Amino acid sequence: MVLSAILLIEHLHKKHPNGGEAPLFDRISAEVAPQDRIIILGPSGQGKSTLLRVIAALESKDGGQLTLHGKQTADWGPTEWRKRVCYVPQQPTMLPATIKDNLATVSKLHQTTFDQQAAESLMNQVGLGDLDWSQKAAELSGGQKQRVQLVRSMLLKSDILLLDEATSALDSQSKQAVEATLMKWHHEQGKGIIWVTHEQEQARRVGNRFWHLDSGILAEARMENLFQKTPSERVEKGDDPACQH
Ligand SMILES: Nc1ncnc2c1ncn2[C@@H]1O[C@H](COP(=O)(O)OP(=O)(O)OP(=O)(O)O)[C@@H](O)[C@H]1O
Repeated sequence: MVLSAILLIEHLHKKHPNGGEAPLFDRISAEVAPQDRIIILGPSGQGKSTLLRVIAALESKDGGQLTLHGKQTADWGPTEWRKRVCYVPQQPTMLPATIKDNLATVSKLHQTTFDQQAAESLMNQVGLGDLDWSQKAAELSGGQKQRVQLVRSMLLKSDILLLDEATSALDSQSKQAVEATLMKWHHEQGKGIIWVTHEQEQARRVGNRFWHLDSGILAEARMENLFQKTPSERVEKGDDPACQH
């Protein structure tokens, strides 16, 4: 049992969308706490994105249940659930409107006041401090859209943020700025993050728990078992077999 878990995933089952006998995930169970920054790793096509989308109630499940703060998905209702469990897709979706409209839309949707100061601070932190908010969002580059989408999601202050390769369009400087912003947000807000990434270095930098999804099975893994040390790390630690005489 994870201390102070807020999200329970119990026996979650999903048939393979392409048919066949083997399910995409097979009655998987896990718990998520606010202090968690969980990295989901696993081979391509094993259902990592689908798992995030099912957890976000954007896709149906074929069995099992999801419970947030002791209440199941149906008891929250889909709108409230998606506000509290926010999915950030790899391909950013912008409203056909200005950057400001895109940032403020979350508050409109959830009938809360738009926190302009928080939005400005987050935009600065992700390296978009110079953008003119009256500009059309459609005119932004892929990497800028990805960062606006992330800021919009952080403003929602959901209980769990689900990131689906959410920095894939960013250069390494922007990526590290976004990672730092997300880590700060996580520590200040005390909100959990579940993050699908194929980048080992990113996983090492941001994760404190690791899930491996393969052949329908979700397994908790230790970082040292998931990642091979790089040759330079082995040499630094003096445990490179090539150096042992
Ligand atoms: N809308 C869909 N229609 C049919 N099949 C789908 C659909 N979405 C996903 N799939 C299939 O479901 C499986 C899991 O896809 P998913 O995108 O969840 O995997 P993934 O582990 O996130 O992959 P990747 O690491 O390549 O992003 C794949 O075989 C994929 O082809």
